[in-house]
Amino acid sequence: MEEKSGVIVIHQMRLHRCDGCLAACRPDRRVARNKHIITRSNHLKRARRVPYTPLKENHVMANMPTLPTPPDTDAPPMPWFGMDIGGTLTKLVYFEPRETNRREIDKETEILKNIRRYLTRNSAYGKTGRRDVHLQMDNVTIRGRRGTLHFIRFPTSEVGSFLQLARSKGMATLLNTIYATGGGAYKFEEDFIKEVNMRLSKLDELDALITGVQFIDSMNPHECYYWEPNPDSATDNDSPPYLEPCLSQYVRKPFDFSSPYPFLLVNIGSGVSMLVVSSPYDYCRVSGTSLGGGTFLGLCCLLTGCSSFEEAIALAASGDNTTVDKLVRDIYGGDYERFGLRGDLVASSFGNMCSADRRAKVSREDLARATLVTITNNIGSIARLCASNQNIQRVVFCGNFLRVNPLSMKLLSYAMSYWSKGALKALFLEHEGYFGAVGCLLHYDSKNDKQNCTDSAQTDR
Ligand SMILES: Nc1ncnc2c1ncn2[C@@H]1O[C@H](COP(=O)(O)OP(=O)(O)O)[C@@H](O)[C@H]1O
Ligand SMILES: CC(C)(COP(=O)(O)O)[C@@H](O)C(=O)NCCC(=O)O
Repeated sequence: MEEKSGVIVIHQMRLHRCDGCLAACRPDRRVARNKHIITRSNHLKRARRVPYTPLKENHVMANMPTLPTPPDTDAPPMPWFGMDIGGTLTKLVYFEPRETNRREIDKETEILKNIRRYLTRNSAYGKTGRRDVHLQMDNVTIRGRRGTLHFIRFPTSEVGSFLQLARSKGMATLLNTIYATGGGAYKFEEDFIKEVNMRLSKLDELDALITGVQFIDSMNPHECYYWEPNPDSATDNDSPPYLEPCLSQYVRKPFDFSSPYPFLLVNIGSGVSMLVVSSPYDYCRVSGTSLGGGTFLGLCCLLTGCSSFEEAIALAASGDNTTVDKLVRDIYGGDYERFGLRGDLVASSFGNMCSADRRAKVSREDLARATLVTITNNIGSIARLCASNQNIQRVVFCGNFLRVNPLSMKLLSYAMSYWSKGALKALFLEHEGYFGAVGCLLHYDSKNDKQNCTDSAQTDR
C-alpha cells in the first residue's frame, strides 16, 4: 500500500492492451495476440504499455451506416461466449451471428443448433438462470461478424447446475476453452475440467471490465446516462435527499460519453473496486471497499428475513431510514450550521437502533431502506474522495448492485453533486454488471477452438 497525492493506492494496476485482444482487431495484428495477457502470477505487476488504437476508432456504432467488414476467416467456430464468475452472480454473454456462412452451415451440428435455440428462445434457464432480454444488443460487430449479444446470469452458487446443463447439452463437444474472468474462474477451474472437460482461459477481471465498458459504449449510443431533478417539477428543498419527495423528482437522461477521459469507474459487485481510467489504454485501481452489494444483500437478509435481492430492493423502496438512522437534527436539534450540515442529513447510520424502544417499533422496510442508504452513501463518499483527489469530474458507476435499483442511483447522483457543490457528475451504464463477461467475449481467440487445439495436439505428437 502506498500513498500518492493523498490517495491510498492499494493495488496499482495498469491496463494492458495487446494489439490483438479486441474484437475488431485486424487480422495482421493477431500474431501478437496473447503476448501481454496478464496471468495470475503477474497481474499485480505493472504491465508494460503497448501501442494501441482506441476502441472508438476501431468499432462501428450500431446506428451508423457502415462499410462492409470482411469476415475474419480465421475466427474460431461458434458458439462464442464470455463468462464472468463473480462473488455472487455469474454472467454469460453469448454472441449469435446474424448470418451463417457456407462453411458454418456445412459444419453446423445438431448440438450447436440446439444450444442456439435453447439460449435464444428462452429467458429462464432452470430455477435461477435468467436472460436479460431488455439488454439484448442487435447489430453488434465482432471480428467482422454482425450479430446479437445475449446477456445471461445465474447465481454463482449454481455453477454446479450450470456445468450439468452444459454437459447435458453437449457443449464440450463444441468448445474446449471458455474465456472467463472473476474470482470463480480460478475457484471453479478444476470443476470445469472434471465436469465438462472444458478449460477456462482466465483474464483479469478489471482488464475485462474496462475492455467491456469501452466496447459496449462504442456499440450502444444510449449506454451512458445520468439522473437529474426534473427542472419542471416543483422543487421541494425541504425534503431530505433520501426520501421520496426529493428522489421522485429525478429523471433519467442520456449522457454523451464520446470524450470520457479521465473518469473514475466504480464497480459495485459483491465488493467494490474503484479505478481511475485515464485513457483507453491506461487505468489504475485506486481504492475499493468491502462494503458493497454483497454487504447490502447479506445485511438485509439478516435484518429483514428477505431471501432475494429483488425482495430487498422492494422492501427498501417502501421504507423510511429516518426511524433507523440518527440524523444531524436528532443530535443538534437542527442544522450544524458552522460546517454546513443540514439537520436532515444522516449523522450516524443505524444510530437509532441503540434504543430498545425504537428497535421494537422498526419495520422490515425501514431496515432495508437504512441498509441501502448506508451502503450507497458509503460508496458515494469514497468515490467522491477518490475523484476529487485525482481531479476527476466524471464518476461512472456499474455492477449489478445497481440492477433494478434506481434508488441507489438517485442517491449517488444527489450525493456526488451535493457534496462536490456541483463539480462531480454521477454516470451509469445500461449493461450494469455484464462488462467483464463482454471483455472476455472480445478476447475470443482462434487458438482455443476445438479444431485448432486438436490440430496442434496432433502436430505436437
Ligand atoms: N438476482 C440477484 N441475486 C443476487 N444479487 C443480486 C441480484 N441482482 C443484483 N444483485 C446485486 O448485485 C451484486 C453482485 O453484483 P455483480 O456485479 O454481479 O458482482 P459479482 O461479480 O461480485 O457477483 C450482489 O451482491 C447484489 O447486491
Ligand atoms: C475482490 C473483488 C475485486 C472481487 O470482485 P467482485 O466479485 O466483488 O465483483 C472486489 O470484491 C473488491 O474489490 N473488494 C474490495 C476489496 C477492498 O478494496 O477492500
